[in-house]
Amino acid sequence: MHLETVRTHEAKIAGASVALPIVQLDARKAIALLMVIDMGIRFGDRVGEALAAHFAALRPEIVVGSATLGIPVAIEVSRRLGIDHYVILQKSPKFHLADALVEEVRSVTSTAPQRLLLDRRSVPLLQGRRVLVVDDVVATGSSMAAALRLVRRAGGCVIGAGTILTEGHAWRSALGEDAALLHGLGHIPQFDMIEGEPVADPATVADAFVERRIFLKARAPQTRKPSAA
Ligand SMILES: O=P(O)(O)OC[C@H]1O[C@H](OP(=O)(O)OP(=O)(O)O)[C@H](O)[C@@H]1O
Repeated sequence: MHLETVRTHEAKIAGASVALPIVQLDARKAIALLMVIDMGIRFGDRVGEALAAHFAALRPEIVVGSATLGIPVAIEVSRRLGIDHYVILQKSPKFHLADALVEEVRSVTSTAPQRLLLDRRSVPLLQGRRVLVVDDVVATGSSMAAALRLVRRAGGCVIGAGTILTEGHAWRSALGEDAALLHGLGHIPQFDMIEGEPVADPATVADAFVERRIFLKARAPQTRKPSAA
């Protein structure tokens, strides 16, 4: 009998090790997959606690999460911050969302552009409020950037953005100055398929890529000019 072993990537999330299955996206790419809805109650407790603890000093008044997998994150973080209401940005166009505020998004897992929708009835919850935006993963940064645009269009003041995982570094340029608002509890690299095997792209392994490069450059020994003989 042939037993196929699932390849996994060991990620550190809020200080604990989590084995994530590596799933092939296409002939060239694979991802380490975090399905937050399959991780159980204690995992939700841990990430909710860690994100709330990180942002509490910034006194968020409302938490915003993006459907689908950002929903449990928004609920857990709101619970830990002691905030009763939260706002979910939706992806499925529903009858009652016909006049919603809309932003286009193309996330790492989607092949076609999607729409992120903010129900106009939630606008008063955001207007003039200190808003924390959360999601499960930030990869290309497209979803988080669209969420931030929606919150600001609704008159909210974004005080922070939290995620369980950052994936690669593309999100830094997608978010621009807002990248400084983002706090991730863990980081995963991007994977290339090489000869049928997923291989972590070395440029995306460290979670502090930019800072690390500057650090290494500063420490690099100066090249000496060849001395005249
Ligand atoms: O940084 P990005 O490239 O935008 O990727 C991150 C987004 O991708 C996933 O959502 P997805 O679109 O798969 O929808 P889902 O939550 O409904 O699974 C995830 O939940 C984030 O919202």
